[in-house]
Amino acid sequence: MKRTRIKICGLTRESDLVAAVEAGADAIGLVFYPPSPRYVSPTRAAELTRLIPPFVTTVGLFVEPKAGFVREVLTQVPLQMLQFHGDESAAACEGFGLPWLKAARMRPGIDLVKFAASYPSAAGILLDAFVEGYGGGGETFDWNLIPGDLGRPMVLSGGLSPENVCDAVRRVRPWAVDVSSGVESAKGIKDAALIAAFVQGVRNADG
Ligand SMILES: O=C(O)c1ccccc1N[C@@H]1O[C@H](COP(=O)(O)O)[C@@H](O)[C@H]1O
Repeated sequence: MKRTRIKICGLTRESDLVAAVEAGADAIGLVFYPPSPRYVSPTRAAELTRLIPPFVTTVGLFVEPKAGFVREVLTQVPLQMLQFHGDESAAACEGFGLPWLKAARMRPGIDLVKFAASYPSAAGILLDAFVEGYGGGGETFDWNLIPGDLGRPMVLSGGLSPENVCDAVRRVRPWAVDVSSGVESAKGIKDAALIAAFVQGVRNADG
């Protein structure tokens, strides 16, 4: 039985972090994109990461950052993985000494195999709906756009929620799922019961 990995993204409060870890999240996402309502400063992120236990991966999300900003964050926050969610080139994502995920903004016509091939050193490809503001929009995309095999671990995101995640995992069989809006009561404010229900939905699909 495969265990689909779960990332809960956009945490801003200690209580939400504890809820995600207790529910069984494999990874926690911290958003370093200032326009996002889920943005956390490096200082705040460093405080939050003190609550993350061993074997739970801390992922830093960036959108077309200046390299200097990523480096500044890394001096303060013990990130273990980076997630690039804009239109960054592969070269812009490399060189920070950490594995990274590249987000593909899914819309009709995208050649995902070609997209993945243009990021050969990405540890995985994350699929999200094409939304204004780059991500965290709570919108799903047409899962039929996903080809059978990307030759890389694939992370499914975009509008996942406790209601649809079981169906999504059964249909797409991703390596991992990533959620933000679907486990929130307001932007940047997570709901412990929704997080627990989301994790349960994934486990139900895993069988
Ligand atoms: O969470 C954000 O605010 C965010 C901002 C900019 C880029 C990406 C962002 N979040 C990521 O978006 C996807 C989908 O989120 P949702 O579940 O549909 O709300 C997810 O990978 C988040 O990590």
